[in-house]
Amino acid sequence: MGSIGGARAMTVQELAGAIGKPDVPVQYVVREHNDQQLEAAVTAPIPVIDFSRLFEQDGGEAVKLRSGLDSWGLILVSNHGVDAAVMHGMRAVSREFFRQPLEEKQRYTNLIDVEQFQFEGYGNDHVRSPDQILDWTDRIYLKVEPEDERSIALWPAHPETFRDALHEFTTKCGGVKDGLLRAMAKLLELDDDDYFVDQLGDRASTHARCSYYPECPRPELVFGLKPHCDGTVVTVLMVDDTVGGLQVLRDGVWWDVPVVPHTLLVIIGDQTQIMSNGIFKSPVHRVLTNAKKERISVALDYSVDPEREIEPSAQLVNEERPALYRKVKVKDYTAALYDHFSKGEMVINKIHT
Ligand SMILES: O=C(O)CCC(=O)C(=O)O
Ligand SMILES: [Fe+2]
Repeated sequence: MGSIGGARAMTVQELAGAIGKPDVPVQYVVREHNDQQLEAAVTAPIPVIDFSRLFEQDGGEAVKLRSGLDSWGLILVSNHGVDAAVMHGMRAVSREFFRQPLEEKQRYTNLIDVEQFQFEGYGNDHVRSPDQILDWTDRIYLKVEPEDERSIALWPAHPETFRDALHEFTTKCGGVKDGLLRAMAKLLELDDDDYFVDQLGDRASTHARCSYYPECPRPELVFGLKPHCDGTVVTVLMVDDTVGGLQVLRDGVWWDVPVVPHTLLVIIGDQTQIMSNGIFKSPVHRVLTNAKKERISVALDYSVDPEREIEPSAQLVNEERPALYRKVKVKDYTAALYDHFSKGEMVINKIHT
């Protein structure tokens, strides 16, 4: 919903609802759509990790975790301790938020004075150039942690339970994130199981992203979300419980990520790729659009304190495996990532040693 030079651009939701469903505007059309393998993807056999058994002595779930991360860079997690009611509540308030009239949603706009972009709020990507390809999605993006940095004025007051639902969902998902990061440090045989958790720092940032992908009249021409890697430590994602669309790239082939009820999807982000010296890799993924059904997802982006620097763990660097990445300040990395994303590029390659 960004704009360049003046009038407010329409939201994707407005475009989808336009009478007669015209063709999608040209800014949304992906140019090289021929090689995108938009049909006939096979469902990826992504392992489902039983979180409640992750630390059992037999190590069975940890082995599965390792294999899932090595093969896909993402895993599904069951028995994660986030109650069905909490997940349902979060999905419901996201859905209700987007169902409201535009004027209500605009109260939380991410555009100041129509043009100036801020990351938090309701809207879409920062439009940096007139030839940027836009994604078929509207979203609300909010900083949730550190708690004293919440911009509560941008947290929807309607539906009335939105704020509580988001607070509760984030609090519960934090336990899943910490448990997985500990299991991952164990898999790498780091001296300290809390290595990744400690790297996050006391001022680690967590952002929530509720994305709404309306039906799209031309799904073969448009991405819900263009291919990208997450710039996080990990992303905890609650996908739509009925509508698929998320795909992951492996060896040049796109695979459908399955919808498995009651699970959470955990995606490795670039910050973990850097800290693990490339042992855990952040997967390239994208979202396809759909002509018949709208889709909702809620993502929690877990990131190291933006003021801190990250680099490969000294324990994972040796003569055979020199440091693959140089030290970077997290906020500089994130800024570069957004810049590259708008051009459809990945940033991790730019900090190779
Ligand atoms: O909507 C989805 O399923 C995926 C969203 C995603 O990849 C992201 O927000 O980074
Ligand atoms: Fe993503």
